[in-house]
This record gives sequence, C-alpha cells and structure tokens, in this order.
Amino acid sequence: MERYKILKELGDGSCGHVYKARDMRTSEIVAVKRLKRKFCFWEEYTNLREVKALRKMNHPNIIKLREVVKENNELFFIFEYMDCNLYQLIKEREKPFSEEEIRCFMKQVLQGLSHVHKKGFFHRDLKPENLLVTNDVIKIADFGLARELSSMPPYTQYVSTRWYRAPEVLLQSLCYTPAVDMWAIGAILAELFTLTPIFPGESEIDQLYKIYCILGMPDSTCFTIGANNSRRLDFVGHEVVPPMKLSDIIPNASTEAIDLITQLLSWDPSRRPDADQSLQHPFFHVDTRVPHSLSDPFELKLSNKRAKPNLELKLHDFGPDPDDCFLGLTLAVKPSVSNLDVVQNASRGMGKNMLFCSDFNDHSDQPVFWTLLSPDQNGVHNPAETSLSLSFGSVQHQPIGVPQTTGFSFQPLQPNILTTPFLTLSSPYQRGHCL
Ligand SMILES: Nc1ncnc2c1ncn2[C@@H]1O[C@H](COP(=O)(O)OP(=O)(O)OP(=O)(O)O)[C@@H](O)[C@H]1O
Repeated sequence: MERYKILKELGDGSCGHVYKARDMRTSEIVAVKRLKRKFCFWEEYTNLREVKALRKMNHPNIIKLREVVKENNELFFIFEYMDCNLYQLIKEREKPFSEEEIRCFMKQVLQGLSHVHKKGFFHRDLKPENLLVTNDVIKIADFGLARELSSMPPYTQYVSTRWYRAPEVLLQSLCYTPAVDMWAIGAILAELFTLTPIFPGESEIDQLYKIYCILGMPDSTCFTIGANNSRRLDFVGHEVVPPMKLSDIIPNASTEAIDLITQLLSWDPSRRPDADQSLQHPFFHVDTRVPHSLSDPFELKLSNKRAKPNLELKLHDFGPDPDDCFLGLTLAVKPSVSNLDVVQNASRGMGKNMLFCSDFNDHSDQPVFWTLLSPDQNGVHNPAETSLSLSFGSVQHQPIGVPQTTGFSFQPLQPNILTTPFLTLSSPYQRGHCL
C-alpha cells in the first residue's frame, strides 16, 4: 500500500473506512476503502459480495473498482475517486434542484441500475449516500449488500437503510426481487424534489406507518406482498385514510415526475416499473411544466429535517412478555433514555394495557396508537400464539392528564380502539387473531 499516499478520511461506513489518496505512481487521486474485517486467506476476498458484483460491472454510472490489495491480513479496495455523494449535495442545497438537473441525475442512476440488474445482481442498499457525484456525473457505489439474482430464495433478512427500504423488505418477505431497488429509486426521486426524505421512519413500524400515511392502504386485489412474509399487514378496519396527493407533497414536480414517483412507490413490487421501463417514462422525454413555482424553497420541506436514520431496533428482538413488548415498542418509537424513563414512570399508574403515540407531525390530529394486546384480550387464548400485536389507528382521543413529553403522549386503552383499527402488524404466530 506504500504506492498510495492517504490524504484524508472521506467516510466511515459499516464495512470500512474510506480515504482520499494519491496513487504515487500515476499521481491520480483515488478512494481507498480499508475493510474493517480481517482476511487471513486471499481466497476469502473473492467471495465478498462487493468484489463479486463489481468485477462483473463495467458502466459509466457504476463506480470502478481499480484494484484490490491485501496486506497484513487487511484488505483495501482502490476505487476511482468521486467528489461527493448525493446526500451531501442535498444537505447543502439551499434551493430545490431544477427538474432538468433531477432528470439528468436519475437518468444516469437508472442506466447504471439497469446494467446492475442485467448483470444479474440487485443492489439492495440504494440511498443518496451511495450515489457518488463529480460535477454532473453520478455513479452507483457500495455493493456490499448486492445479491445475485440467480441465488435462490428464501433470502436472508438484511439491514439496508430504513428510509429507502421497500415494504416487502420491512415485512420480512423472504423472496423479494430487484423491485426493492426500484422502490428506493422512487424515494430518492421524491427526495431530489423536496430535499428531505419522503418516508423518514424512526423505526421499522414507523417506517410502514409513514408509507401508509402517504400512499394509503394497498389495494387488496393487487397486494400480494403478504404471502411469504414473516410479518404481515392486516387491513381489517372500517375507516380508510385516503392516500395523500403526491402533487401536494411535491408541488414543484411536473405531472410526469409525479406519475413516475407514484409508479415506483407502488406497494405491490410487481407494479413498479423496472429500470428500463422507467427510462421510457414520459418524465425523461418531455418538456417540463412545473405546476407550482416556489417562492420559498423551504416551503416544500416535509416536517422532518434531513438527518440520518437513527438507531435500528427490530421488534422481533423483543420477547412476548408484556414488559418486554412495552420496552421494545418504546425503544422502537424513539430510542431515547430520557423518553424511556418518562414512559416507564407514566406507565406505572396505568395498569397493563397501554398505548402511546408517536409525534408524527403531519398528522397530529391522527395519532399513531400502538396497542399491546395479549391474545386473551381478543377473546382468543392460544398459548402457542402468544406474541406481539401492533395496530395503527386514527381514532381521536382526548388526553386525560397523563404526562406529555416531546414525542409521546399517553392514554389508557379505550374499548373503541379495538373496534376501529385499520392496520395491524402481526407476528407470524398471531395471524387472524389480532384485533
Ligand atoms: N469512490 C469514492 N470516492 C469518493 N468517496 C467515496 C468513494 N467511495 C465511498 N466514498 C465515501 O465513503 C462513504 C462510505 O463508503 P461506502 O458506502 O462504500 O462504505 P460502507 O462501509 O459500505 O458504508 P455503509 O455503512 O453505507 O454500508 C460514502 O458515502 C462516500 O461518501
């Protein structure tokens, strides 16, 4: 590695540190990714997903892996260098991108992604941080989670960045498809217009809820993603919250852009266009007519400021014991010790049945109720089915004087909630018995 002179650190990812460096032989600037894992045998590296995928790719919109160096049981990837990533560009941006700029970025990303899919891989972790930019050129990077299409389901669960995660992955489907990448593209496309993530979920459940609030309920005739999931969504209520109009959320997008985002963000993966179909969409072939000009670029910002997703906590890491459920849910809402303390203190005087709601700002009149139910509360008792049930409801309740904190309000469980839920997330063992 003496051939490369490290100039500065560029990033510290989950797999490795990335540095800007100079190739002393050619004077070229490169990016060096030093993997955190140690490698004793040279052969180990050939099995790495990133190496397997990148060795097969050769496309102007996919980052080039120039060389792999193994030294003292450490592995270094030498990449072509890019100036910044799309997350940094969005964060620093003071006014929205023009539709022309967005089209230019998205066209390249889709061309790169089409190549990835044609080469038999899907990326699985598309997000603005993994799209690298130099001037007007954008390239897909970080193939650490890439998977071969030829590998057979069931696929293992994986942790990609929550905000760009497709519903079928959130529901732990075991046979998801490259359509998971198309969902991420839809979320990134929306974000390029608004400069803020469209679904900034604070936990996996909140992620699904935020998707639901904007897209509404999936059409039961087309909704097939429940079939192989270890989690399941049940839409069992009477009250239906209509989908929000994407053109209200993204007022600076043309009708063509809205249509493409709508298609990409389909609940049903089979309804999302693939990369080539997306490139054929009128969004890439029309003169743009933007319906609303924006006097203040920040008027279009959604309530959540651009930040990184917080700590990931999985609900299935917590057991069926009510205290365990309560702790799990509390952490899943907001992993803050001080909030947790308040919740626990408040819960002491309120008996076993609790619910609390998140601070979803856009729907302050429609709080999220997360109820904790044991099976016998449903009139069903089956020890084998003891597990955790969650429901989101839009029932209005008056606070009754229990402590309020930023991010939480507390109310005792009221019977009418049991009769008017509209969305339930259940564990595999509880099917058919939730609410
Ligand atoms: N070729 C490159 N040129 C310039 N910067 C790069 C390059 N590759 C990576 N980076 C920077 O380093 C960051 C981390 O890189 P990368 O995503 O490959 O690492 P990782 O360990 O796989 O991260 P993650 O935690 O997202 O999986 C990127 O977001 C980017 O800002």
